[in-house]
Amino acid sequence: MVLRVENLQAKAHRVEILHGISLTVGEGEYLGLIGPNGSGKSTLMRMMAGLGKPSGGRVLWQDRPLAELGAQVRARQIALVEQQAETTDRLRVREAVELGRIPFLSPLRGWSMRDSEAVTRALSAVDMAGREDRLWHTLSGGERQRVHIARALAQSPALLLLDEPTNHLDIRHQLALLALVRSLPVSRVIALHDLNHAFSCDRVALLEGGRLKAIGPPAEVLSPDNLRESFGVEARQVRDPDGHLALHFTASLPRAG
Ligand SMILES: Nc1ncnc2c1ncn2[C@@H]1O[C@H](COP(=O)(O)OP(=O)(O)OP(=O)(O)O)[C@@H](O)[C@H]1O
Repeated sequence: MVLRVENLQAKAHRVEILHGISLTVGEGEYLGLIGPNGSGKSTLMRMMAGLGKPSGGRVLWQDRPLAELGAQVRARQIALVEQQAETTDRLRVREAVELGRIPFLSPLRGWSMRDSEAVTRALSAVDMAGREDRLWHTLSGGERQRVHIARALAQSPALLLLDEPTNHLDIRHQLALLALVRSLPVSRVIALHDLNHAFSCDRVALLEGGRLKAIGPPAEVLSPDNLRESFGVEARQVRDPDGHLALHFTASLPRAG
C-alpha cells in the first residue's frame, strides 16, 4: 500500500468537514471517490496530497507521516489536479507543463533532455502536442483542464490524484482521458460525478456528509440501496450486450425531512 488515511478529520472555519475517514490506496490501485456535492471529496483529496492540515488523524505515505515529508519530496511522489485549478495568464502551454518538472530540479541537477521528453510525452498523452505555444488565456476550459493533467503527468508521480478531471471535457476527450488514467502504471485516486465511470475503478469509496459510507468493488458500492441513501436517486445496474455494468437511473427522490 502506498497511502494510508487514518481516522482523518478536517475543519474549515471551525466546522468539521471530514469525520474520521480511514482508507488505504494500494500500489498501482485505481480508486474512485464518489459522493454528493459537499460530501468532502475535494477536501479529502487535498489532505491526501499533503495540502491542508488535518484537525485529527493522519495520512501516511509508505508508512511515513505525509506531514513529515518536505514539499519537494512530496511533489516527486504525489500529483494533484484540482477542480478549479488556475495559473498565470501569460504562460504558454509548454511552460505550464514544464512546471511539473520543478520538483526534480536543483542547483546540482538542471533541466535535461529527460525533462523535455517527459513534458513532450505528457502533452501528447492529453492531445495537446500541436498546441504547446498557445497562451494560457486563449485556451478553452477543456484545453486548460488537459494542460493541468499534462502538468501532473510530467511530474511522473507514484500517486496521481484527480478531482473530477472530466469537467469541461467533451465526450471524446472524457473517454480518452479516462482510458489514459486507467492505463497508467501508478496509483490513482479519481473523484467522479459520473457514476458510470466508476465501474472501471478497482475499488470505489463512497463519501456522505464527510464520512466514508462504503468502500469496495464498484458493483457492491454502486448498489441501489447506497445510491438511494446517499444520492437520493432510484437506480439499477444493467449489463450492456458486451457484459459491462452500467447504471440506469429511473427517478430522483424528494429530500427526506
Ligand atoms: N474553505 C472552506 N470554508 C468553508 N467551508 C468549506 C471550505 N471548503 C469546503 N467547505 C465545505 O466542506 C464541505 C465539503 O466540501 P468539498 O469541496 O470537500 O466537497 P465535494 O464532495 O468535493 O463537493 P463537490 O462535489 O460539490 O465538488 C462542503 O459543505 C463545503 O461547503
